[in-house]
Amino acid sequence: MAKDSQTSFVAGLEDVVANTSDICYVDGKEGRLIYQGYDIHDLINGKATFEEVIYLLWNGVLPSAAEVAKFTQQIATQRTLRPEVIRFLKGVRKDANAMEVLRTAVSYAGIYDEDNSDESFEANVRKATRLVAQVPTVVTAYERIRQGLEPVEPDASLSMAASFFYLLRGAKPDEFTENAFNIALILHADHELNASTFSARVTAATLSDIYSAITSAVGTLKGPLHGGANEQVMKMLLEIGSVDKVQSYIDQALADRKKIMGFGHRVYRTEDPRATHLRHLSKEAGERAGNTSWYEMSQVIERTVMDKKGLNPNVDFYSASMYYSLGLPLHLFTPIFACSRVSGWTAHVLEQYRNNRLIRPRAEYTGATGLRYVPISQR
Ligand SMILES: CC(=O)SCCNC(=O)CCNC(=O)[C@H](O)C(C)(C)COP(=O)(O)OP(=O)(O)OC[C@H]1O[C@@H](n2cnc3c(N)ncnc32)[C@H](O)[C@@H]1OP(=O)(O)O
Ligand SMILES: O=C([O-])CC(=O)C(=O)O
Repeated sequence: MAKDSQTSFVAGLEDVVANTSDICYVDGKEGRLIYQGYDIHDLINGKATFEEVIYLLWNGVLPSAAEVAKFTQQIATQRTLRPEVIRFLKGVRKDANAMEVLRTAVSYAGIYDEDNSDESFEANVRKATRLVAQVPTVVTAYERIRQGLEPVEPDASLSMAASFFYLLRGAKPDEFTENAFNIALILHADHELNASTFSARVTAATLSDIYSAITSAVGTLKGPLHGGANEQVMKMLLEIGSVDKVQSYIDQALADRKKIMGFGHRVYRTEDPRATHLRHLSKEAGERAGNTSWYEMSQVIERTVMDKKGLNPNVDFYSASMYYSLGLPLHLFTPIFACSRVSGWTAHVLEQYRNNRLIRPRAEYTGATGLRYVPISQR
């Protein structure tokens, strides 16, 4: 068959440049992560809020004090879910996968969004604001409904980090928890053309609506090779159970050619810069909870996987033990990732709409050629 494609196939699109973007730069060689020109270490050491980072991702500049105050309020006042979405959450089976519920709730919320039929850029910014505001409300409301509790009425005076715990538990978190969670939200906010962001951009590039794009992204984040890895990491820690069992567990898993969740990365060839912060937070959260065993096991796993495979931990490794030490249930780990990444997804979707071209790559055909149809009676 004649080849009409100029380029050759690259498995998993590794290192293929699929679009330009101003939002995020991942330096895989040096292990640096840059949001709109700002190194994440600088944002965290400078004590940025997650709201400030969302503003930065969407607008390309850091907000002034007045701008961030206004933006924070715009998000905070959009947290309440529409009654249709609450009814959906109350009606869905109580043992559903939290990511599947989130995926369907995002899709459902889009149908009822007051700007549903308005595809102007301004309307898309309003929809993006509702998405970043309401994804955490969906996650926490479903968790409470599952437990037989009523969802908590949002409190617009709280930061996004504090609000998550308030909506989940009906009580404000302590200062350490709020700060640690704020950092985790910043660290997970964006990561260039990771699989879920790529999904969102592909959907947006057909000029489909922003809710469809974010629904695609949630479905993509769920997989254990992507955002779903953080839940798998905690399952592994619980299965291993104690530090003395780590070595034999990892040896056996590698002998069985199993992947160790939370290790390896398509782009980083060095330490994932997010893991540096999450490692510290995991230790501190463990100390505060009076149980550092998850952190200690994680340390031994890290050394063993480095020795045996030369692989570094990624963002999903230490976030698992950190969240667990903050008392968060493991089935919420990946939805929590979505609560942060929805900021990056929406930034990319808005960027795609600003300068759109359909995303449609080619496949290298490896199937049969020249076959003749055989009537069914002769097969
Ligand atoms: C937010 C995020 O998405 S971060 C990533 C979260 N995912 C995980 O933590 C899951 C575990 N990690 C992985 O599966 C991979 O490292 C990925 C998916 C992150 C990257 O995948 P790829 O770039 O396609 O690398 P690939 O899977 O081809 O691995 C290359 C080699 O390293 C090995 N390898 C990669 N990651 C791991 C791992 N976690 N454990 C053991 N071996 C691994 C592979 O087995 C392969 O070895 P081989 O060449 O001997 O067959
Ligand atoms: O960039 C990737 O491929 C995966 C990742 O680390 C992320 O999405 O945060």
